[in-house]
Amino acid sequence: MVKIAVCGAAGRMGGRIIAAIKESEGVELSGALERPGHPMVGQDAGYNAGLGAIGVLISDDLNATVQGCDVLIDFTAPKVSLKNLEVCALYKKSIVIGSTGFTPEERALAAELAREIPVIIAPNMSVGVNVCFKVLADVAKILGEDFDVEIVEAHHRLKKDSPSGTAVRMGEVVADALGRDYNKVANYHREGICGERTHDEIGMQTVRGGDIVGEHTVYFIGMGERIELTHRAHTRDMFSRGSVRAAKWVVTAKPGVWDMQDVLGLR
Ligand SMILES: NC(=O)C1=CN([C@@H]2O[C@H](COP(=O)(O)OP(=O)(O)OC[C@H]3O[C@@H](n4cnc5c(N)ncnc54)[C@H](OP(=O)(O)O)[C@@H]3O)[C@@H](O)[C@H]2O)C=CC1
Ligand SMILES: O=C(O)C1=N[C@H](C(=O)O)C[C@H](O)C1
Repeated sequence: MVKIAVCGAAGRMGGRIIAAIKESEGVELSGALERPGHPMVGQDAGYNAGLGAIGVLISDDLNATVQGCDVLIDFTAPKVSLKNLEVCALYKKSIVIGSTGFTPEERALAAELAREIPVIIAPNMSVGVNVCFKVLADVAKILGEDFDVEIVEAHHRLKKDSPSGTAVRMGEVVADALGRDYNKVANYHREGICGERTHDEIGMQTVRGGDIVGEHTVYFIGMGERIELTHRAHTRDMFSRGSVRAAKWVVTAKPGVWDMQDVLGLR
């Protein structure tokens, strides 16, 4: 039985992950974490999952919760995830990180902290998006230089980071396939007389509103035709099931940073 603790247990994803753990075989919920001072600390973790009481109370004790698990699933925010990664490394536990919005410096720090424990960091845990990552590289290579690439993503009004981690990864995949440096060619902003589109740029556009779970479209726009590759998430449940699948995988993995391409055998 793999013992899983969930950080961000009172959040939108935290509740769905707890529900996914309860419906999965071979895993059990060993702990649930929130930040000190959160109003749900001390309450049963099952309530946010819509399960009623399940006998696991939400704690704010990071060290004790990590010590009591085999793997921590963390869907919070980059700075919180880095702290959690540090504590998991201290106690030699695995961690699955779904948080998005990491800076390049934070990603490098995560890789350093992951030298002694297996870590999964993935901006999107769904099978569909991960298949998109794989085919995007092929589509970009086949279409080559004659097609302009633009990426548009849409999420709920409460999302804090922009563009989404998934959109950034899509941009990175396309840029790599075309031999470009994503950090140099990503264009996040067009306003006023901003000039003609440059050949290499990848436009990154963001929509925020209401309860959109998550939508991503990559446009390959040529002269006289275009391809649009779209993924639409209908619920958060495939992210949460993906994170439980990742937790089962990572407890037997070698130290280092892995992602869902590894878990799903897509690499
Ligand atoms: N990889 C993937 O497949 C997916 C990734 N995500 C990403 O997951 C992250 C969370 O998303 P979502 O669930 O919607 O966000 P929420 O804001 O609903 O949940 C985050 C939770 O983490 C809590 N939190 C903040 N600080 C700490 C701390 N120090 N210790 C423990 N808990 C803490 C928050 O508390 P408080 O509200 O008080 O700050 C909140 O309850 C985002 O980065 C999002 O982009 C989302 C969906 C899928
Ligand atoms: O914050 C969200 O909700 C989501 N975030 C992830 C991202 O930033 O890519 C994944 C998913 O689209 C939902």
